[in-house]
Amino acid sequence: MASHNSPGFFARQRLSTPKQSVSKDPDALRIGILGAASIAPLGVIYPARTMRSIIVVSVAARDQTKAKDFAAKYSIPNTHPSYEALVNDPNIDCIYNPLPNGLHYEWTKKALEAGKHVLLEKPSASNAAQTQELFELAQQKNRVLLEAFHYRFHPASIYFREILQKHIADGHPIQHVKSALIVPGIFPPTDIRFNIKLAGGTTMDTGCYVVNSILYFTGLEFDSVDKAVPKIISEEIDGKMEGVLNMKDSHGANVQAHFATSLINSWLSLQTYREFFPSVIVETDQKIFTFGVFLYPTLYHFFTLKDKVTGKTENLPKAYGEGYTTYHYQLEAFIKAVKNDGRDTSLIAGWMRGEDSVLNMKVIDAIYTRAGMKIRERNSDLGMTQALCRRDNRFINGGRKQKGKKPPGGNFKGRATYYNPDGKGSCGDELSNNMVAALNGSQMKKDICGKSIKVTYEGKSVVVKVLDTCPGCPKGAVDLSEAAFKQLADLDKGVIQVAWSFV
Ligand SMILES: NC(=O)C1=CN([C@@H]2O[C@H](COP(=O)(O)OP(=O)(O)OC[C@H]3O[C@@H](n4cnc5c(N)ncnc54)[C@H](OP(=O)(O)O)[C@@H]3O)[C@@H](O)[C@H]2O)C=CC1
Ligand SMILES: O=C1OC[C@@H](O)[C@H](O)[C@H]1O
Repeated sequence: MASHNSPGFFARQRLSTPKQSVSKDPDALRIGILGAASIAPLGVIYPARTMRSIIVVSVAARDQTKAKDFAAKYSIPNTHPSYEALVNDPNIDCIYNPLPNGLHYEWTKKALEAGKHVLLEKPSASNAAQTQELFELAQQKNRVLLEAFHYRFHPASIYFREILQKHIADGHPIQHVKSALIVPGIFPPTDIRFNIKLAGGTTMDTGCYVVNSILYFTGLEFDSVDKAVPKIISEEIDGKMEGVLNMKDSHGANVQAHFATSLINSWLSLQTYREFFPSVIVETDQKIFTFGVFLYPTLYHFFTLKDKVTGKTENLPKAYGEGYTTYHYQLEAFIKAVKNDGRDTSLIAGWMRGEDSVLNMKVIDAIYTRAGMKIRERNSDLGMTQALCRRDNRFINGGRKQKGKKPPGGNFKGRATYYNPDGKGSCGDELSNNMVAALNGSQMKKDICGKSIKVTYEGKSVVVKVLDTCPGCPKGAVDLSEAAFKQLADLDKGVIQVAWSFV
C-alpha cells in the first residue's frame, strides 16, 4: 500500500488528463453523457481514455451547438439532439448522469427504464424517497446504478478504512469522529449549487461527502442528528452547515460525529478550518487516526496516527497506487460491476450499495429537518412548495400589507437565525454594536435603518437595532447577531421561530 514507487505529483496530474485515447476492445461498453457538465471530463472522459473496456460515444446537451462544441473539444464521436434521445438509444449501454441534483432522479429513472446502467453523480437524488425508488428500479431492471462517491475507490481511502477497521476489530471502540469539507467561495451565485429549484445547498453538494465519509470509514450506525446549524444564504439554501450526528457502534454505545461543510468560506478563513480541511479524524480509546485531504487524495494526502498514551504522532506512508485519479478507480469499479452479469459487487472495494445511497440521503434529509429547513424536492414538486411558502408567509405576517414609508407596525412572526456581523451593514453603519439584526429583504426598507425591534422566543425577549438586510431570508425572518441570538436560545439550535415587533 505504501507509495514509494508510485508516480510523483506532476506525473499524477498528467495521468489525470491524458491527451490521447488507447484503442478499444470490440466489446467495450458504450457510455453516453447527459449534459455538457463541468465535471464530465474529470469524471468520465479522461479516465475512459486510458481504458480499453469503455468508450464515450455521445453527449447530449439542451443546446445542440453546445453538445457539438463539447464533443469536438473532448473527441467524442457523436452527439444526441436531446437527453431523451440519448437515454433511448439502443446502441448505448451506460449513461453518466452529471446533471444538477434536482434532475438526478428524473433522468436516472428514464435511463434505467430504457435498460441502461447508470453512473450517477452525487448526491443520488433530491431526497431519500427518490433514491430508494431509483435503486428499487435498478434492481427490478437488473442494471447497475452507482452513486459517484469517487473518493471511496482510491487506494488511500481503501487503506485508511482497512487500518481503522482492523484497529476496531482488535477491540478499540471509536469514541469520537470529526469530518469536514470546507470549499472556498469559488462558485458564483448563479451556480447550480445555490439554486433550490435544482436541489442545491451545501449539505447536498459537499455535505453529502462529509456524511458519507463518516458512514464509510467508521462503519458506525446512524441514529439521529443531534444538532445542525445552517448559514442560510438565500431561500432554503444553506451556504454552511455544521453539527453533530449521533451514531452507535456495534455494541450499541453512543458516539458523536461532528461535521462541518461550506461553499462560501473565503480563502483566508480556511485557516480557521486548518485542523479539519478536508479531513476525517477518528478517535478510539487508544489512537487518533487522521486522513487529510480525503476527497482529493490524488492531488495530495496524508495519514497520521497519534497514540493517546504516549502522545506520539506517527506519519503513515501515503497510498497513491498507480497514481490515477479517484474517478479512474471509480470507473474501473463501475465497468467491473457492469461486466459481471451476476451483478455481485460485494468484492469491489469501496462499492457504494443502494442501501448506502439511501442511508446517505436519509442523513441529509435528517440534517435539513434538524436545521429547520425543507428537505430538497423533485423539480416538478417545487411549484407546490413555493405556493405553500407563500401561504405560510401570509400567515406569518398576519395578512398585513406594508405600504408607504412608515416602518410597518404590528406583530410579526418568522424564522430567526444568527450571523457574525462585521464591517458595514446595508444601512451603511458599522455593525460594531453587538445587538443588531438584518431584516429579510421583503420587509427591509431604507427608513427602517436604525429602528429597533423586540424579538421574543419562548418567553425571552431581546431588543436589537436593524442595520442590515438579509436578502435571501424569507419574509418574516430576522438574522440576529450571535450575541442577540444567544439571549434567546442556545446557538446550537441554529434556527428558531420568533415573534417580533417594532419598538
Ligand atoms: N464527483 C465530483 O467530483 C463532482 C460532482 N459534481 C456533481 O455533478 C453534477 C453537476 O455538477 P457540475 O458539473 O459542477 O455542474 P454544471 O453546471 O457544470 O453542469 C450541469 C449540467 O446540467 C445541465 N443542465 C440541465 N438542466 C439545467 C438547468 N436547469 N440548469 C443548469 N444546468 C442544467 C447542463 O447541461 P447542458 O449542457 O445540457 O446545458 C449543465 O452542463 C452535480 O450533481 C454535482 O454535485 C460536481 C462537481 C464535482
Ligand atoms: O468534489 C467536489 O468538490 C466541490 C463541490 O462543489 C463539488 O460539487 C464536489 O463534487
